Amino acid sequence: MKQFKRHLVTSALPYANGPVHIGHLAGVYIPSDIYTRYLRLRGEDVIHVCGTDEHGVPITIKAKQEGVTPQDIVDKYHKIIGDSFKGLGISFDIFSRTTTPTHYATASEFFKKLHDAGKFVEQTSEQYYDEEAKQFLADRYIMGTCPHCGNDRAYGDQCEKCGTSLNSTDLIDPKSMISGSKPVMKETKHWYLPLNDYQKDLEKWILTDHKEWKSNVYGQCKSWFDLGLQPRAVSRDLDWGIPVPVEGGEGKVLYVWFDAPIGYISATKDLTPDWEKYWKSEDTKMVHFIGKDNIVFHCIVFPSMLMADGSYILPENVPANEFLNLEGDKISTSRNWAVWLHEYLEEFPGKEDVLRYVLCANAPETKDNDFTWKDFQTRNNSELVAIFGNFVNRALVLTQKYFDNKVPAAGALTDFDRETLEEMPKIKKAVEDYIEVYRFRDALKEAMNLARLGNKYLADTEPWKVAKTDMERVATILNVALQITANLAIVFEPFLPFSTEKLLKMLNTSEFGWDKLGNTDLLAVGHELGKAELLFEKIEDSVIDAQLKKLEDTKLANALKEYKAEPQKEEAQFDDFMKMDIRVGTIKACEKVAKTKKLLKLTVDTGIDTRTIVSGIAEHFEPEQLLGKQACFLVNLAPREIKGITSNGMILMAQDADGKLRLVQPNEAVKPGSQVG
Ligand SMILES: Nc1ncnc2c1ncn2[C@@H]1O[C@H](COP(=O)(O)OP(=O)(O)OP(=O)(O)O)[C@@H](O)[C@H]1O
Ligand SMILES: [Zn+2]
Repeated sequence: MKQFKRHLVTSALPYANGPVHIGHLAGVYIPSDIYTRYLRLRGEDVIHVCGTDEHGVPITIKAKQEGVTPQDIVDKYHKIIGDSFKGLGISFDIFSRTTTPTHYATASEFFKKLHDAGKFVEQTSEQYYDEEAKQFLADRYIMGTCPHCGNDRAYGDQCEKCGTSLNSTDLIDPKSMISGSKPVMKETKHWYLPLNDYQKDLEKWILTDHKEWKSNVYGQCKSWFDLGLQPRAVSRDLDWGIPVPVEGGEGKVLYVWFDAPIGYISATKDLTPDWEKYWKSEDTKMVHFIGKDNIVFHCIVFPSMLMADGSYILPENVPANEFLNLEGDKISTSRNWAVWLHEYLEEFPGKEDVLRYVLCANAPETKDNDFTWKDFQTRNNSELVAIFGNFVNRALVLTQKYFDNKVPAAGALTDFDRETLEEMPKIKKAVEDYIEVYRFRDALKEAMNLARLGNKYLADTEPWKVAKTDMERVATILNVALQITANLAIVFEPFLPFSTEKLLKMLNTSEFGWDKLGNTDLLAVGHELGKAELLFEKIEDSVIDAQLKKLEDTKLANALKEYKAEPQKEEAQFDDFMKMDIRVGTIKACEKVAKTKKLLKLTVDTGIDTRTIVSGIAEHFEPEQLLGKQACFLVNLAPREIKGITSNGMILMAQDADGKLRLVQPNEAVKPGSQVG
């Protein structure tokens, strides 16, 4: 295996048009933070760089919608995103942005160097142009149908449904996002990076030399190669972005996916004057943490740029994750279907690690995964509280009770004691092996196994019972339990930094370092412990219900916003209509049909007779709400047997966009039996 001297970890630059949600965290920032914290604990030379991605069309669209400047938008979200990452303990060494002077200079120079070395192809071509807005339609300014999957909301640069990267001319039935008009073709000049020139080298680098990459990443790259790489435009006709720094570049800017990854380099420059050591030495291990929709940019486009320059290293791995969904639906910023980090931090103070734990335990490492509030509660209550928290609390409280809060001396160890302690180095090795191959879920499971081990040790040795007869044995048991506790403060640090800090305080000690993991003498005999507190707290049903209610409200709001009337039914003849006998009736009695959830039994005065009508509306109305009300009824519908009751007709209802039902009534009371038509 290749030996590295230092590590450069990058996390995908979050796009500054909205706050960060749990999908971003599970996909990118929790894994990258675990990885870097682990390396730091091992004493490795590591830097972790990130920042906000602040160019591109969606930001200009949002600015227009809100009547502010693009700069206002990115300033606002840079702050929200940066603060919330800090709040969750995501430990970047620098959180920069792509509007800094360093970045402008770095990206410009990068472009200019490739340009001057003849690495681009200049090409004049016809591009979509909005005649009403008098503007070329780059990327997300244009929408149409994806030629690959038929999604009719594909953008000019990518179809979010099937993940295919597109050129706007690939779209079927394109439409301008600015004016809604049908765009025309107009000539414009752009610079292209001929990715095809790099295909052979990329193929060798990935397909031959990096067979160990995650199969989702490897597979996506392979299918790109199979399709054959094409030249890709690296400039755009826009006024928000980094100006194209060469002749003929007036009015044009760098394509956002050209400038964004260079943001990793500029962030490193702003972090350390030694930046070249991280970017240009073969003994640096560079790893990009991203979600699956960024694979092509980090495995093909950016590496091609780096190869074209020639002075940079390539990433050693790109452990991209699949996507996290929320309660069964795709997370979406525009539809507000998300758990927002800044809101979570406000609503769950002191519970940063619960979110970190759940998102790691449930990370979409090999396939898309679902976050549910119920699972969040279960993992907190039956894992963090019942296993980890419970064990630590018992060990500390018993020491307080029997040994004046000082670490007691261990006497002779039993076989069971020894077997228990021998598990610790094995767990250390397992956690390391998993982290090295970016399997953070399994690594966390192993860390949790150490807490399980401790919990089981106390359950089996029962020091509270032994205390009645043999205090020397209790001293040994608690010494062992406290050493396990101290080990927990090491193994969980990358995953749960807030809780391990709290735990170290309770143990009245400072950080041990990863190498000490597995040791059985971390706490000296006689060492006085700090104050025992609860490491985790139970989360009640009411808290979860409130979050579910919030999502329910979002769903309703979306349904109302997105409501579209059903298309008209096929043509009917006058006679078809005349066959239906619709009358106004008065509801005389109403009751729930026993043992059913949906059915109401109505007794209706139709003017013709008084009859029974059974209707599936019990989830919408309480019986007393309908009593005495008038409504329209189809009275000549053939009778039907429903749950043993004969129903003679049907009540007419209007269904609102949110699914709620309303009575159809005359605007003033009429005689029962009045005809409707
Ligand atoms: N639901 C998700 N699950 C996993 N990773 C995600 C998810 N959503 C976004 N990511 C990843 O987070 C990183 C930052 O995302 P970015 O800011 O580009 O937002 P995005 O993909 O436009 O998301 P959204 O459309 O929800 O705002 C990217 O690497 C992206 O792949
Ligand atoms: Zn598609």
